Amino acid sequence: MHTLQIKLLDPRLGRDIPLPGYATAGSAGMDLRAALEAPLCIEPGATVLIPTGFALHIGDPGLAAVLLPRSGLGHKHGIVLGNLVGLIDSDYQGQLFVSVWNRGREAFTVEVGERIAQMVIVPVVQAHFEIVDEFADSARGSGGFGHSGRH
Ligand SMILES: O=c1ccn([C@H]2C[C@H](O)[C@@H](COP(=O)(O)OP(=O)(O)OP(=O)(O)O)O2)c(=O)[nH]1
Repeated sequence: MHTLQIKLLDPRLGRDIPLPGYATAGSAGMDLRAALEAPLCIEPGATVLIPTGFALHIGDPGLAAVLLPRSGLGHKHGIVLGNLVGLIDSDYQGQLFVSVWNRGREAFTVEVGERIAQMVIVPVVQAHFEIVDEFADSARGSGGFGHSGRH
């Protein structure tokens, strides 16, 4: 279990609006809640930026956070993320925002404190490029997009 530093920017966090956390011991994602002043109606096709009320500094370049939709909201109501997936860099220190897109056909109202997305902490490997003329192992070759015989 890693410890990450957060700053509470909205005084309601940890009181009226629970802090992000894992719903069960086996949950991969922490639910993120909407730190809205009032319920917000998202019209079909619209995208809104919703504050979470806290800033996160991951710090360790070997980690990142990925924001994903909640399955139920996405499947039943068409509420997904405007950027499809949010990526939080380890050196980001600002407030976390969730871009929420109503891809459904009906308006959807986000309530104050509602769980709108989930955040997964993931390991990251950084790489740099070495420019070569030939790859050391050229066994597979450059065929792609269906060249392995399965379409
Ligand atoms: O759903 C998201 C995605 C990103 N971020 C924050 C954290 C991330 O580290 C920063 C920059 O995100 P990204 O690199 O994806 O944005 P960009 O469009 O490439 O812009 P820039 O890096 O120039 O800010 O914005 C969020 O709060 N929510």
